Amino acid sequence: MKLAVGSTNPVKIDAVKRTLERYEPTVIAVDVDSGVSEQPWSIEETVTGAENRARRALAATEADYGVGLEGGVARHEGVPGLTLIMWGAVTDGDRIERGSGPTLRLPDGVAERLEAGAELGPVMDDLLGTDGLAESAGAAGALTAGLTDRTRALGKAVACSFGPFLTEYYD
Ligand SMILES: O=P(O)(O)OP(=O)(O)OP(=O)(O)OC[C@H]1O[C@@H](n2cnc3c(O)ncnc32)[C@H](O)[C@@H]1O
Ligand SMILES: [Mg+2]
Repeated sequence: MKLAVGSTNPVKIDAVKRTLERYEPTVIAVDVDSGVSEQPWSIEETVTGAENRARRALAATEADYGVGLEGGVARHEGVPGLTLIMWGAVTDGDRIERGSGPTLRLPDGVAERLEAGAELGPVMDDLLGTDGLAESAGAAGALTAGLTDRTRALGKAVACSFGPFLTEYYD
C-alpha cells in the first residue's frame, strides 16, 4: 500500500505508519498547503484542511491513497471550554472519507491566547518551555500527563478515516 500524507510533520507521518503497520505501507510525506488558516477554528475548517491535504497529497504522487490530518480548535454545544480537535481525511481519488481523533479541553490561559490570534503550537511551547512540542508529544501528551500523545491521538483519526476503505460495510 502506497500512501501520500499531506504534511512533513514527523508526528503525522509516524501516526500514519504506526496505525497502518499491518498493511506494510510505503509512506511519502508531501508538503502541501492545507488551504485553511494555520490555526483552524471550527470542525468545518479543520475537516476542510484535512480534505485539502489528502486530495493535494494524492494529486502530487502516484500513491494509492492520499491522507490528510489537521489539528484545530472548536467549541461544542453542551461542552464547556475551548477544545483541541483533530480530523483525518483519506481519498483514493474517487471517494473521500473522514474521521476524527480525540477531543480535549484546553486550559483557559491557552484558550485566551488563541482567542487573541495565536497558534496552539507556539503557545504550548511558551507555556511549557519546550521547542517543537507539536512535532513530538504534542498538547495531547502534555495535557494528559503522557496518558496519550499526539502520534497516538492522530492515529485514531487515521484509523477512523481509513476504516471505510478497509472494510466491506460501507460499500
Ligand atoms: O506541518 P503541519 O502538517 O501543518 O503540522 P502542524 O503541527 O502545524 O499541525 P496542524 O497544522 O494540523 O495544526 C494546527 C495548529 O495546531 C497546533 N497543534 C495541533 N495539535 C497540536 C498538539 O497536539 N500540540 C501542539 N500543537 C498542536 C499546530 O502546531 C498548529 O499550530
Ligand atoms: Mg500547520
